[in-house]
Amino acid sequence: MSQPIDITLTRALPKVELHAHLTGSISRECLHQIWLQKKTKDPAFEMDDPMTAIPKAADGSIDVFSFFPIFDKYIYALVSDEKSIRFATTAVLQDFQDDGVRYLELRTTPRAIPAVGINEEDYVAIVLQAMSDYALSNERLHAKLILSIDRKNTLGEAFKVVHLALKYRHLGIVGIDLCGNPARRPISHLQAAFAEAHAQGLPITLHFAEIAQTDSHELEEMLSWNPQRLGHVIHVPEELRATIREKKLGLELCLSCNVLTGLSEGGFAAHHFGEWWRAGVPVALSTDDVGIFEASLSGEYLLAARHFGLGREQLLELSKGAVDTIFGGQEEKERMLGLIEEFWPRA
Ligand SMILES: CNc1ncnc2c1ncn2[C@@H]1O[C@H](COP(=O)(O)O)[C@@H](O)[C@H]1O
Repeated sequence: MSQPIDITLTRALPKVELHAHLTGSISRECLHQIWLQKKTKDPAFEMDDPMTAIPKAADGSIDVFSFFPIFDKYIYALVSDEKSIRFATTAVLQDFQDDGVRYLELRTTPRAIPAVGINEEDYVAIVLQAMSDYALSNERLHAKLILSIDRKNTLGEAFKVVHLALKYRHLGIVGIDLCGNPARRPISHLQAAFAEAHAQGLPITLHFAEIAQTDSHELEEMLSWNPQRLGHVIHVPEELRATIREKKLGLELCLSCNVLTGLSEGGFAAHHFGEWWRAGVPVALSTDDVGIFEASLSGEYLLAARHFGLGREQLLELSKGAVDTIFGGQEEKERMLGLIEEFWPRA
């Protein structure tokens, strides 16, 4: 008898996670522990407990306007020194591993914390060190890093991100991302940094069409930056859908994030996953910010199965299609395909 498609099965399925923001992936429990450590050390420490300070996505209390300030006004102020960045990074890796993720491309925006003498390069080095320490005793999860450029960055800041990615490529940096509040425009000034990444052979992924736009100029421009993958891909005009299909760009689709924030309308059954999946474009189901949305990757696979009628064969196809879009190279692809086949040999 075939195994039912339930959370036990989607958790056990070896998965790749390709769109996970480090800071947004820190669980409330982990943030709470950091908060407790700081509060115990300094009773005058004034921040509110993250358990109450961070709104719950499941209550419908997070939308695209209230989402970004959660980082700028709260989490960055709490995870604000080497110890807490290391602690949080390790906990995030552990959470993904526990959820059955076997290959992870975590992404993060290099940030300076002048109050404790941390610059952008120090930040990247701290995250990479935590990842490398974790790998020493956890062979099941292979984790790589993507560095994000925020829409609000200047061109100089964006170049710094690209140069850091190139400098630390040998330690597992596999690509460059464009993230940040999609309402922030324009982004043309960042083009030269992405051109440099492309010229140096650094794969590019872009947050794409998260919100509806009056014209498609920005989206056309982004497609000209030679991305290999696109994230979210919600409000795409028909003529650009054809380009995405033709180029077979890998799509990082985040069901819970989009539905819970109202970025996409009509609930799970109306999510654009269905359309892209039917079009045969490679899709990597992803969590985006599992700490905030509290929706695990195994849960996303289950949602896709339930709302789009995916059976065993389709889940197998979906998992393998995602593997095809990773930035980490052929060896990692073969390892993942081997794990998936081992888990679910073709009948
Ligand atoms: C709706 N989803 C999203 N769209 C766009 N950008 C997002 C995002 N979710 C997270 N970020 C970006 O990732 C940063 C936090 O992680 P890191 O500090 O980089 O690890 C946020 O500040 C935001 O710029």
